[in-house]
Amino acid sequence: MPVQTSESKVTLQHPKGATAEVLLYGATVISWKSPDERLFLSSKAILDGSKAVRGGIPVVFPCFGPPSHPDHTRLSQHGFARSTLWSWGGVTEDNEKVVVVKLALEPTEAIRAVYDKPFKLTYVVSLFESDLKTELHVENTSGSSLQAPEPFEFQALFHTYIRAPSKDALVSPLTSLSYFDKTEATEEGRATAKTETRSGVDVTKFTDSVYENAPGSYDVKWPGGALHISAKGLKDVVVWNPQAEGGSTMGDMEAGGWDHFVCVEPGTVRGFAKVAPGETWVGEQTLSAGSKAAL
Ligand SMILES: O=P(O)(O)OC[C@H]1O[C@@H](O)[C@H](O)[C@@H](O)[C@@H]1O
Repeated sequence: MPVQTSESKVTLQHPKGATAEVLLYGATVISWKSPDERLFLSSKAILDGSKAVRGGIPVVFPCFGPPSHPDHTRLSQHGFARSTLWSWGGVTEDNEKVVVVKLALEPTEAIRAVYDKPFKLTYVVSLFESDLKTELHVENTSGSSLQAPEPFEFQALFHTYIRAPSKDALVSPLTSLSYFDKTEATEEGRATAKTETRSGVDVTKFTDSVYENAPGSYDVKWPGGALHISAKGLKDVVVWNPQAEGGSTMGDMEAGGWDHFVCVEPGTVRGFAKVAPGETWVGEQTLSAGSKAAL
């Protein structure tokens, strides 16, 4: 069976051996094997739907970090998409090349209590022999039925925890890009753009950097391993690793977990994306473990 579903999880199996697991909670991809595990999932991650998952690929929508948009004031950090149960949308493709599944999220009562924008989210996960593609579709459903047409603004990001030794991993190419360093101690420091001068960005110290207008094609390399990430519709990228400084304060992070991942997070998070009534915005990332991930 290429796709198996349970009450809480969807498991995809590619005919050539790759697998992926997606929780309905948060539409969180928690495992991708091609052929080895490529994502980091904390052994202390909570998977019962009571807290956003520490690892895999949490989906950040409609705000990144603490809310900064007037429409988002009642939301918590990174929004509700990663901490809401999505519904199963079925298998849309299943052949020698790819296995594709779909999940959906429409406003629930709990969401409406904190966010009143008329949206429908669709999450499409495609498992290829050595690639994993995730697509987020944000539809503005206003203008249909009883809701008056109105555009809305949002942020979106794939919070991808790539399994890699953080003491050796380098992310590139980010040279010459402007970035905002969220580890700076002051508000002014965090709001002042820096320019990246490194040809490979390491995460050997606490790192929380938001790169703007990034190229949408990234390599993560370490001795003996590599992964390629390509992004479409997502103009920014965040590089994050809390190291012991931040990681040891997180209840759901295993001890030393920060040694085993680097988060490279394509998103639209500096400013906002806008979607007009009846229109759909799409952001996608493809993780490649095959030939694109040249060592
Ligand atoms: O602990 P959370 O809510 O999953 O967030 C983890 C990190 O996510 C990153 O994307 C942010 O840039 C960091 O500032 C944040 O600490």
